[in-house]
Order: sequence, then structure tokens, then C-alpha cells
Amino acid sequence: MPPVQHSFHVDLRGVVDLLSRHLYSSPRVYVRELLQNSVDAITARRRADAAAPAVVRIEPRETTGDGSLRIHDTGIGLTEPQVHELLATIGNSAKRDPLGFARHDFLGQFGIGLLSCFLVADEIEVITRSGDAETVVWRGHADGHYTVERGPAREEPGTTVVLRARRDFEHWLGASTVTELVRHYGALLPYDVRVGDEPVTDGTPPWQAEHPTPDARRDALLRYGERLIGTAPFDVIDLAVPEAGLTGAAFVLPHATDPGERARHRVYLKRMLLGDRVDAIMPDWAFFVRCVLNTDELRPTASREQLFEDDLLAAAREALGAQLRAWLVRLAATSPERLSAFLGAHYRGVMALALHDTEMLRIVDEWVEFETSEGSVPLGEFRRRHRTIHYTPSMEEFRQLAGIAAAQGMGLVNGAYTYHADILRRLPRLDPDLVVRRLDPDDLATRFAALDAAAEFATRDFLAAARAALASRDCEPVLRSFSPASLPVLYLEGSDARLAADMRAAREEADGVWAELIEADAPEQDEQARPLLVFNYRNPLVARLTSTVDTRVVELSVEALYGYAMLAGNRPLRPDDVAGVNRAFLGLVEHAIHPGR
Ligand SMILES: Nc1ncnc2c1ncn2[C@@H]1O[C@H](COP(=O)(O)OP(=O)(O)OP(=O)(O)O)[C@@H](O)[C@H]1O
Repeated sequence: MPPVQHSFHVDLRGVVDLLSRHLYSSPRVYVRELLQNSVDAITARRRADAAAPAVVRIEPRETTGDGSLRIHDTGIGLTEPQVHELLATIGNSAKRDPLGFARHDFLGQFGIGLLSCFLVADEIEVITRSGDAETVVWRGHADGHYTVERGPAREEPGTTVVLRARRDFEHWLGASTVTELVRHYGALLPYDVRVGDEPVTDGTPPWQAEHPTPDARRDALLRYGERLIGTAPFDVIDLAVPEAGLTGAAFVLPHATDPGERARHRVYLKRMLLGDRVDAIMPDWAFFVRCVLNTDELRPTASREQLFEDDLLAAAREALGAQLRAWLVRLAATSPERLSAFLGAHYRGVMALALHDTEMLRIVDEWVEFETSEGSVPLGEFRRRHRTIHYTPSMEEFRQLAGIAAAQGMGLVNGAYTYHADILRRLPRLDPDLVVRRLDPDDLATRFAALDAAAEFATRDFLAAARAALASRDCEPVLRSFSPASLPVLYLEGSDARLAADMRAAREEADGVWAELIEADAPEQDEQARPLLVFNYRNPLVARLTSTVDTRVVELSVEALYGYAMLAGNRPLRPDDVAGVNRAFLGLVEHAIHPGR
């Protein structure tokens, strides 16, 4: 027996439920779908007759008086065969070409929009006339059946759609809701749209309106922006991406926003509102603007609330990102104080995003000043001078070492501020040959010049005396020559030494099994791992001290300089350090009063 062909049956209620629950975010979209069909029908008629009237008039239930909502358009209308083919076939649309591609002029394309009316109505009636053809009345019911009949002749070609409310959905057809929704979706539509007799379309998008001067245009746009974001914008940036048929304006927010929050850009598609929270149109890092734009070429998703992700959208997003960056660059070049006001407002966001986004990192690199051993400078400038950048994780370390690093020609950045160290570590992404390292004070010591052989020979007694004086202190005295000469001595604790010191402190506090465990873990102690007390041979006082024969004076001075170096480095003084400093101080005073004792 040959196979018997059957057609699918569609449970329309089930389909409407599916749409309302999973596709459309609210019944309010029915207004958009009706408006869109009317606008497309007018566009289609005007293609053949450019002078055809272009009016959409909506009568809410208060106006019709019979509880229904009516929407009249002067569009192309439908013939009876078209009614069967288009209105009564779910998924069929007159707005696709024979290959199934959306036709450029039209808003609709999917052939499901009219179904959204079943979200609020049990019955949809379409009274339509195409050209001189007879007027046809189609009635569709939510249970899936429809009727078609001839109707009393319409005076003009066009279509009227009549909705009768579902129980409990009456308010969706009421004047205040309908006016608000028509204005919401349709304010920028290019045709005359009215609710009752009240026009709701503003005509031209605000960024395309004519103004006598550029300043007047800017003021008008800023006022529009203020209504949009609820406060005066910091600035307005014109947007244009011709290949996406896109124009619009970006309003720079005057206050900080949470960069993690989803963006809220208002996007119109062929001048019909797509949504107020379209995020895919701008790059993630554009958290500091709120945009309003219209695009003729980008495609919507089937829910018509977001843009469809394709190559054109990606290219548009990139072009818009470039326009925002160009604004930042212009701002920096023409008005640095405004740039710093901008960075002041959006600092945290800019920095946080620079950790993930290379473009933002580029902006930070170029414009945000960091505290360095050569004053406050942007990193871009700093890395042109230094191909290795060191940073300190703490403020104290930076304060102590910045001057010394600068004197050795070393580039040092204070990494203590939030995000600064992380940003520094990401810099090689922009500049692969750049070396960024946390400063290990040992690195500094290796840059200090050793003494020549003669000086080394002449100072060996001093070093021996210093070593003896520091026997109970955990550090190794060394003599080097370095800038600035005004600095007599420097206490340097490398990372190995710091680890060893921590271990020792833990060992002193622990006992029994723990002490043994810590002991077993302790690194081999070598001389390198001990902190260094570096005496600066270039300092006149130290130079004189190395040739002093009075060992008592050398001993007291070394102890005093040790205390000085600890204090200058913000190191904690232990009780016997304090005792040593007191002893040295009093001893030196005594020596000053009674030399020779
Ligand atoms: N007011 C109208 N005037 C003329 N034709 C209409 C009107 N409303 C609907 N139609 C016809 O009915 C078809 C189906 O409309 P429907 O709104 O379901 O889908 P669509 O507009 O084609 O696509 P989408 O689902 O993207 O909105 C349309 O393609 C159009 O041909």
C-alpha cells in the first residue's frame, strides 16, 4: 500500500502559549506587531505609488465603544487568495523573497507576528482591501479556526484589524496603555501614527533633526539625553555605521556605573523600537555610555527584543567601539581636564575593565597616570623610557625605594593602589617585549657599584667592626657606592630574606613538633638570603667612618645607622633593636661631650 500523505495539525492555543511564555516578554508586544504590519503595508503600497497616503490610526476600546481595539492603515491591503495564503498560514510572510530572505524594506519577516494578538484577544478580525479588489473580512479564532467572507466595501485600499479582548485582558486595549505603548514602540516611525486623533510620532530621530547651529543641535541632543538617563549627560557622541544603516547618539554618563551591570542601549530597527535594553550593539567595555540608535540593516531575533548575532552586528559593534575610543582620544587631546573629570567619574570601571579588555587597557596605558619613581606619568610614556618596569606591592616600600631606584635609572611604579599592580602585569599584552617585575630589593643591591680593590682593602677593618657590632642583628653589612650620596645606609631585605625571617619568627614562637616541622621546611640559610645593611661609600659621613680607627665610635655609629635604616625603611624594631639604638644614641652623645672616653 503506497504511503498516505497527511498534513501536520497545529494546536494554535499551544503555539500561542509557547510564544507568550518563551518568545515574547509581555503581552504588550501585540501593539508592536500590529504597528509593524501597518507600517510594512504602507511601505509596500508606497513602493508602487509614492503619493499614497501613509496614516495609521488606532482606536482604543474607549473610542470604539464596543470593547474592541481597531487599527486602521492606508497600506497595500490583501486580496482574498492572499488572505488564505498569508493570514491563515502560520510562518508564511509576504516579506521574504522567493529564497526565504527577509526583504530589506520591511520590518516583519517571520510570519508569526499576528499570532501575538492572541496574547490579548480571543478573536482577530482583519478587514482588508487591495487596490480595486473586493473588501475581504477574515476572522481568526484562538482555537485555530477561521472564516473568510466578503465585507461591505472599504472606501480606500488598506486594512483594519479589530481585536476583541480575552477575559481579564481588557486593560491591554484601553486608551492609556495603548497610547503609552504606541508612543514607546512607534515614536520614531516615519509615517503619521495616531491614537484617536492624537499624533504620537515625532518624525525625525533627534540626532537627525535640523538645527540652526551645531551648538543648538548639541543642546537639543543633551536635553534629549537628560530625559533618557534622568540627569544631564557628561557629553554626547554622534554614532554612524553606514554599512549597518546605523545612526545615533551615545550619551556619556556623568556618574559611575557598575561595569558588571548589563548595558541599557535603546535600539530602533527601521525606526521601530526594538528595545531599551539591547546590550549586544556596543562592546562590553562601553559601560560609561547609554546609546540611542536606529539601524536599517541589522536583523532582530524572532522575539524582536534583541539583535541577531551575525558578522554585520560584530562589525557594527567594532565600529561603534572605535567611535567611542576616538571620542576619548579627542577629549584627551583637546581638553585634558575634561578627560580627568571623565576618568574621575568612571575610574573604577575603566580600571576593572582594563583587566579583561585590551582596548580599555590601551586607554589606561595612554591616559591614566600612575605613581612612578619619576613622578605621575601614564604607563605608555613610562614604558617608552624603561623596558623593564619594577613595581612595589606596598606603599612603604615605594616611598623608601622610589628615590633610590630613580637614582639608579631604574623604573619603579607604586603598585599599592587597587588594580595598579594587576594592570602593570597585563601591560606585556600591549607590549610583548616589556618586562614587568615585582621589585625584589636584591635587584637594587646588584646595581650598586662595588668598591675598587684599594678601597675594599682600606675598609676591611670597618666591615669587620660593623659585622661584630651587628652580630646579634640579623643582617649582613656591605659597602657599596650608590646614588643618592645623601643616603648613608639602606636596609634591604630581598624576598628570600623575607621568607627566611618569617620562618625564623615562626620558629621562635612555635615549640615541639611544630618547631621541628618548620625547621624541616626552612630553606638552607646562605649569606645571600640575609637582609643587607648597605653602607653608601659615596656618603661623606660613611666614607669618614670607614677610616675611623676608634672602634668604639665605629661600633656605636654602625648601631645607630642600623636603627636609622630600619626606621627609614618602616621596619618594625624589636625590643633589642630599640635597646641598641638607645645605647648607640647615648654612647655617641657621651662621646661628643667627652671625646676619648
Ligand atoms: N495590516 C496589514 N496589511 C496588509 N497585510 C498584512 C497586514 N497585517 C498582516 N498582513 C500580512 O500577513 C502576513 C503575516 O503577518 P505576520 O504579522 O504574522 O508576519 P510578518 O509581519 O510577515 O512577520 P513577523 O512575524 O516578523 O511580524 C504578512 O506578511 C502580511 O503579508
